[in-house]
Amino acid sequence: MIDTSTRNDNAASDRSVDTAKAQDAAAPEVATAPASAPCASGAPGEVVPIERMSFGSAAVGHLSDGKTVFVEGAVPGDVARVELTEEKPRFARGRAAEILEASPDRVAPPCAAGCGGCPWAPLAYEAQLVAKRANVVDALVRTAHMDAARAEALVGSCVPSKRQWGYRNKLELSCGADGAGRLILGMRPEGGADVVSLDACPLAHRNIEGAPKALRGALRYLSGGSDLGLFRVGVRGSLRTRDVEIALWTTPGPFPRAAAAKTLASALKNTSVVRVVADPGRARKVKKVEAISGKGCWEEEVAESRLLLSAPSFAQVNTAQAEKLVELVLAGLEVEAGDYVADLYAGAGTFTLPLARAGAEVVAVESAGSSVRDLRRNAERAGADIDIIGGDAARELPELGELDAFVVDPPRAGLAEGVVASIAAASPRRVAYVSCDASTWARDAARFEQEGYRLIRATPVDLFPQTYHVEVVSIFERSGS
Ligand SMILES: C[S@@+](CC[C@H](N)C(=O)[O-])C[C@H]1O[C@@H](n2cnc3c(N)ncnc32)[C@H](O)[C@@H]1O
Repeated sequence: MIDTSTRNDNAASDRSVDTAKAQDAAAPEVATAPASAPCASGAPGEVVPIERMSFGSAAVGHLSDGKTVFVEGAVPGDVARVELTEEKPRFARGRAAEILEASPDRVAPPCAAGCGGCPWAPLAYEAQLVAKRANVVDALVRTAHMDAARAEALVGSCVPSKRQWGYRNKLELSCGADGAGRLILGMRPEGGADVVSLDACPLAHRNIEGAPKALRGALRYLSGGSDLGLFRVGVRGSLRTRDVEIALWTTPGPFPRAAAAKTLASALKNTSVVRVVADPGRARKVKKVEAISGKGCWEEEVAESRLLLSAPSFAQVNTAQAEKLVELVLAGLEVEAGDYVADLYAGAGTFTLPLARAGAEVVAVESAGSSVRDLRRNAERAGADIDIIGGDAARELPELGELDAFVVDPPRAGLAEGVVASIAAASPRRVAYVSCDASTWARDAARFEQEGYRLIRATPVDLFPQTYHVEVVSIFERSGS
């Protein structure tokens, strides 16, 4: 028996609540008698055999009355004593208070910080890959209403990450205070209010994994008890270029720049320290970025492209797996020299530069100012002649004219209303859709099929081992091509 009572109860995410509702709304009534039972020992809760992982941190089973239950702290194959934390008419949520029979796929995670950053860590890696693929198939069936046999045939195996730990090139640390009011750095568990202090994070590359402890000490010394307006610390570390950047996210106001440069000079063998001035509630609304010491930006090498990235710009956090995304996109589009290709939601150029190297004439659209500037600089350094448009993809798209192919890599919300129709109007031969959210991707896949673009392949790629997140590279082909 494994006592899970010390696990963090806040691990449930807002997103998984939404997903739970969505899954439940789409779930058929359970016809078969479930194998769950009230607890014979008289301990509170029910004995629940765990069936699968959800799209969130929780695993899924059924209560004795047939109701779906989302269980924190369990993995498929476990038999758990589940204490309920929430009951709705059609589903319930709970936590595994005790593991009565451990799954053969249960493993001991190397970190017990309870920060919520690696909710799938108790599940063996091979089983994580299987569960991620199953969730992608499930999204096509439930959200795109695709025939289950077709969905099974279209979705490939999940491409594993070579590094199951130590893969992240970036840590985003929230700032909080301990009981004595001193600065702590750590993670805010999804749905949780308080920051869980960390000394190290085993998901991060070894050159930045000890950053929380190292920077906590340095920043406490720097602040000397005064309020620096610091609300977040970003750390990026590349294994390819050896660049390490510390980004101090602060509210507007005075800041001891010279003292910060001195105090942080050797905190992490860093090559750059910057201050990002922003509002904490709207952290994406960046007011300015000030170089405090070093290069003032961070450089990574991805798929043979050198990418300079400013602290507020999006960057893929698992460099080696990002290269698999690029490979799959290029292979799927079958780009030929001279093809006119649009890269929408282009970021700093992860796909843009390889497309240009493959001989395509590329137009890239990106809305974030810092990414647009980075992309222009990266294109110039690469000697690539790329048409870069700073703006909203949905608004710019109708101006692009006819295209041979598209790459779209939107944020989690997926493609805005009308984008799929505008892409279809440009009549590309193929579209590569890179997604970080299987639900919105499946919604958009159905829209593509309605517009005459057939999904021909979907490959889940694991950029985020130990978590429920999965990227999908999918290829759509114009009917009759
Ligand atoms: C998931 S990231 C992908 C970036 C890039 N393709 C890469 O792999 O590095 C999504 C990007 O879309 C940008 N973005 C978000 N909304 C947008 C919009 N409406 N129009 C254009 N770009 C947008 C973000 O700033 C971000 O750079």
